[in-house]
Amino acid sequence: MGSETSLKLPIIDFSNLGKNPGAAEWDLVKLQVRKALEEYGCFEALFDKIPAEIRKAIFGAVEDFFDLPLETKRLNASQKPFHGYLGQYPKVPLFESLGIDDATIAEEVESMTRILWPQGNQNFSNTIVSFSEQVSELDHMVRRMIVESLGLEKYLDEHMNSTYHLLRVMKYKAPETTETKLGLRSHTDKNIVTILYQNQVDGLELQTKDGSWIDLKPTPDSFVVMIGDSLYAWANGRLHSPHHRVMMRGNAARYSVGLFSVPKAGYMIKAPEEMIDEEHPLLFKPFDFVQFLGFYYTEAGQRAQSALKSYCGV
Ligand SMILES: O=C(O)CCC(=O)C(=O)O
Ligand SMILES: [Fe+2]
Repeated sequence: MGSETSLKLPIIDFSNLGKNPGAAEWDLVKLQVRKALEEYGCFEALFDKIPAEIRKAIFGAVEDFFDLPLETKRLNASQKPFHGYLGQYPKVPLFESLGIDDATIAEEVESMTRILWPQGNQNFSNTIVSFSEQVSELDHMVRRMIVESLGLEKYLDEHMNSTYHLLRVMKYKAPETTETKLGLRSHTDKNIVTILYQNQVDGLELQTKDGSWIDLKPTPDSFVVMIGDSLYAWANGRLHSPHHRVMMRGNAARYSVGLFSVPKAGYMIKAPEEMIDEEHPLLFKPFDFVQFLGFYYTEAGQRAQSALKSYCGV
């Protein structure tokens, strides 16, 4: 369905923004964020707070990991779906990834690093933690703007405290043919907010509400910000949770890094009463993210057009 178009995502500049909610500049950016998330569920963010050394170092660290032998990478396999090491699946052979839970917490990242490098790899863990900390600031700013623009300020602390940060690093092998090959199949993210950063090999595509696909071409200074189903449910459908996929071409491997704000296990996601009215009847019953993810990875969950709707749609 749909065809490639030359549509472009909105680009929103966070560079000159102090952490100062209420300033005129803040309110302007907030309006742009709201509009982009209603229309596309996604935008490109310019954010120069992250030093160039860290932006460069992150791909060095990512390559160090993927260059490890497969048996070593597999030491980090996890029971939790979409955490730990995964990849080399028959259906998407180009893709592999490592999920790092609590990526902003140095002790957590260091203990995971020791599984991979028993002698330690301070460069890897420091880079992961610094990058995650800096990008989590952007995550917090965006979420604060969303909360304010929905008029849900009284839930701000609860909203922020109900999540943790997962960093996932991804590698997509080059297809090395003239054909375009699937890197990652079309899906919506299940979490709250996702922030993606890539090396300069494109491939991420975003589906618009009318079914067209936009090729994303972020620069070394920009991050792709998109919302997931949990935020879509919390806003009771006011923001769009977009389908996206990765299509690979050419001879260069693509590396990307995603910071995901993820609801904590046991926290019930529930649209606040302010989000529900005659025009916006409740879309989803309250749900626990981890239980929902469990359903998503069942056969029925994988088959569903919207796993969230099948799981807890009203
Ligand atoms: O590699 C990318 O840019 C996208 C990855 C993605 O969609 C995901 O991990 O959910
Ligand atoms: Fe995704």
